[in-house]
Amino acid sequence: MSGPLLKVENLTKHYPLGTGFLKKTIPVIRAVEDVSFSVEAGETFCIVGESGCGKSTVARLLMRLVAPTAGRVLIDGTDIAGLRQHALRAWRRRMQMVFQDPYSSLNPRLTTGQIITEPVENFERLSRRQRQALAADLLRKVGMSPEMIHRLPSELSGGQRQRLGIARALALEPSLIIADEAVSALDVSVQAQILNLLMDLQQQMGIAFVFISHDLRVVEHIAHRVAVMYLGRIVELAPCEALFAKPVHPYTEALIAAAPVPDPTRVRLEVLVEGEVPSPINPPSGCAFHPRCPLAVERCRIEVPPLVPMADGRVVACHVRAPATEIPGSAVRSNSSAHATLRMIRS
Ligand SMILES: Nc1ncnc2c1ncn2[C@@H]1O[C@H](COP(=O)(O)OP(=O)(O)OP(=O)(O)O)[C@@H](O)[C@H]1O
Repeated sequence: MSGPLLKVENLTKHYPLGTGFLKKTIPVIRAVEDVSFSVEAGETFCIVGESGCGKSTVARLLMRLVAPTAGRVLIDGTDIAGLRQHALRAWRRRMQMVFQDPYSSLNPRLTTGQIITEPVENFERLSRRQRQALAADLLRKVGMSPEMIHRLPSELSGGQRQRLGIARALALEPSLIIADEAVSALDVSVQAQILNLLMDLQQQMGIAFVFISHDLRVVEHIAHRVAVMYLGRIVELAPCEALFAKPVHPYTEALIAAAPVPDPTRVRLEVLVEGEVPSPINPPSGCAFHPRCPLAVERCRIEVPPLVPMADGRVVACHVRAPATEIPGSAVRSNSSAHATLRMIRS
């Protein structure tokens, strides 16, 4: 198979505010704006950003739980919007989701065995023996005892419930798992166990992950590539090591510099970068980060910066750090003085 497993092209989602009765224009929430990326088979692609930047909306668009305002999602080169019933069902087998809260996403009245085999039984009839064998096998795969097959979700710990959610996602042998804040609700030590489990499963089964998280330490641990989102747009997309070693976008730099050192006291990103995220209903003109950016120049207030490819394989949307064209007559700061400015602002 050539080409990426998943390709996202110019994906956009605007949520209308109200019905707009007797009004000419309806205000919209610009949740996702012109997002493009691709994911290779067996890759872990992470999306990171502050609360409200559009990460979960991207996940919902990928799963086709909401329809895009514009843009396309292609699996193995096929646009999922054009799929008819039968093909859509086949595609659904290939892409599964693991949710943040394993408790609310599991039916409390079903046993672990029933929860795990339910997705398969939507596609084919299983005998009692097949059902038990499948459930036991999947429980083992996620490090749980097959004896738990008759337990209810309420009889499991948070970590076990998340393992159960993963077992359920694995049941259809997907090529891609979308994990939306899949470890955020867990204790740090349980988080590490679940992340290691996901990486082991990836190695064994070649599964690709789109992993959505606000937690940079988690992302640094598991990602092959990382997309940083700000107010609905990707502002930097880079190989994981390069991103953490040398962030280019001022927003990425601020997030990484402010990320907490390993510590059980988890700190949310939104308190770490100066100022509030502006409203997605009426976002700032030009680069949406400019009101919080110490490096902003006049052009940032006027033009939306395009994603510009850099020599090391990353793309960055910043008029100052990655100008698409020279800024005429402007005093573009060197990287080192720009870094110094960010540090001063944070201290
Ligand atoms: N169904 C909806 N209707 C209207 N607005 C929505 C809807 N879903 C999301 N939004 C808005 O879209 C924006 C992006 O939300 P989204 O949940 O995708 O962000 P997020 O980065 O996942 O945030 P968090 O980390 O807090 O979950 C937010 O302003 C949110 O209020």
